[in-house]
Amino acid sequence: MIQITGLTKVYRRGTPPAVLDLTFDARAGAVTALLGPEDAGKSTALRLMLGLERGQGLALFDGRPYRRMRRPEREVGVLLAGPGGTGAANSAGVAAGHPGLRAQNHLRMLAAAVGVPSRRADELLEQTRLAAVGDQRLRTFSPGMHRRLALAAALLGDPGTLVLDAPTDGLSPRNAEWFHSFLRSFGAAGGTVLVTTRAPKEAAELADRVITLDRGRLVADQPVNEFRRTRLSPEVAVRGPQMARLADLLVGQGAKVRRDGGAGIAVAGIGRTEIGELAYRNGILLHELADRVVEQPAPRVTLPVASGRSGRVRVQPPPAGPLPADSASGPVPVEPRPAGAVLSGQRSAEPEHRPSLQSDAGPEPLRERQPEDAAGAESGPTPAGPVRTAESHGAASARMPRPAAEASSSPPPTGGGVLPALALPAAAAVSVAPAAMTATASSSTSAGSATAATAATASVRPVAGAPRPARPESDPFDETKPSVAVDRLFRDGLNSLAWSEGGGDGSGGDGGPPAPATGRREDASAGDLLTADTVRLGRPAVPTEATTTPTTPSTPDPRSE
Ligand SMILES: Nc1ncnc2c1ncn2[C@@H]1O[C@H](COP(=O)(O)OP(=O)(O)OP(=O)(O)O)[C@@H](O)[C@H]1O
Repeated sequence: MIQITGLTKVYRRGTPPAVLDLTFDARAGAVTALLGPEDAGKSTALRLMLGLERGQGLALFDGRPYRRMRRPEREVGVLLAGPGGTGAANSAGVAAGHPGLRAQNHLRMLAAAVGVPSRRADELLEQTRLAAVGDQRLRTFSPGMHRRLALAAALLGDPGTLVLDAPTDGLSPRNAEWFHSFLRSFGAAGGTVLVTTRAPKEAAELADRVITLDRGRLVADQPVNEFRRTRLSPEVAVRGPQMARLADLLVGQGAKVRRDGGAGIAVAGIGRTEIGELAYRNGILLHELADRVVEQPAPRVTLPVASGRSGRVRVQPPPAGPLPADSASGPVPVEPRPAGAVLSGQRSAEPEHRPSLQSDAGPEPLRERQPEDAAGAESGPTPAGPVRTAESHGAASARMPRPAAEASSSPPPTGGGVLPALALPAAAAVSVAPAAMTATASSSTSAGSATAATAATASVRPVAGAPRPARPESDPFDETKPSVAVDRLFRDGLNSLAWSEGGGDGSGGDGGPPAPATGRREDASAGDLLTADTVRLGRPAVPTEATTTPTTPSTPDPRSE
């Protein structure tokens, strides 16, 4: 099990925090996805967890920090993105290997470094479907083969936990599905898997639990079913020469219809079969009729918007909905979620004890929280948190008892929606007045580093009805949100048609859409890359939703990519 509490990282004073107050668990027997767009802070979070970055917070692997482990490679297998995103590095940070080395020799060499017999390397070549190319030099390897070799290296010490940064990034669908199958099998056998991804669909297919990040903050912590319901909407793509007429009929049947390209419509709220039958009964010709899944935008965090001369940063109060009694010390609102996306359960307002990771000044793995670090925390407890289930909240708060001294110094929550500048990282105060910025900077100096200012008491909570600020153009999630001027659909022939806009509200239907047919467990298209003996963990299988039985491969082609 991995327990993450209050991870915070500010790379440079005056820049936004790469990770802010990140708290979640990755449980044994399950796959946990850390999801977020580019620059959300996923890789930074992993590096903090592994002690490759200095920052604040605590990361425990089965109860111990990574850097306290005597033989970490026996406990945690790591696959980080390599230069260019193609290589991947092993737990020692070594890139996939010298191009002139043969794969088998490369893996045997790493096995010796880890202190396991070379037969373990051979075994892993088999398991990752690389045995047939074990005598080939690494320079001949495809990205998919490199990635599988990196996974084999991470598994050498037979770890019970896997931490993987975008392992399927850039791989072919076939290789990606192989990875998914392997990781699900690893989890089903009792292992802990934490994997990052930018793709909501991949998270839905791969994970049992999805942690969503936005600009370094956790904005949702959901079981996968809930994630699917709130972030993925099923719809049917229909194409043909008479779409206006069909759309009219569909709207009459209560479906949501929107235009989709030149001669197509996207339909929500009614199934593919029903659409086909309706078209047939009315003599409407169809060229295409296909199920698909549309990604809904993730919830977004909004930074503080104003400040006073006092040096205290006032955060925007939520425009609607009562705050929990324990959240009055300054929630940073997030944008409204799509309908049905706000989940039950609030993060504990109890200020958690957050020992720092390595201090900026030295390599020691841990130091207990210093008084100056607590400056922000003393101003008030962490407010109500982002979208979380009660389950995750309980786990996070239960494991971090507060030291008596800190507990007594933290005042009980009071109203006001005010965060002291000290409680915010310098970067989070981007929109505050100069006086507040000065206060923040000087406080940071007194704490010895920029990160000291990131006591990270700022947190987020979903706020229904809050206005949605403009998004950066690079946000890939924006592209997934369908947008259409409904009154201009098929303008020339359809002026009287009552179109309804679909896909944008996240509901996909009044009662909430059924889980999208992602083919997650059933799809064994990568079976040819996966042997039944792929995972030999020696751990008892843990019943989990992620449990899957790898299919016996057909003739594998290790050079498939
Ligand atoms: N070494 C660094 N120095 C300064 N800033 C950094 C450094 N590494 C990351 N950052 C910044 O931290 C933020 C988070 O980056 P990070 O790589 O963790 O995001 P990510 O979610 O992993 O993105 P991606 O999906 O593109 O890998 C970004 O704004 C990035 O520019």
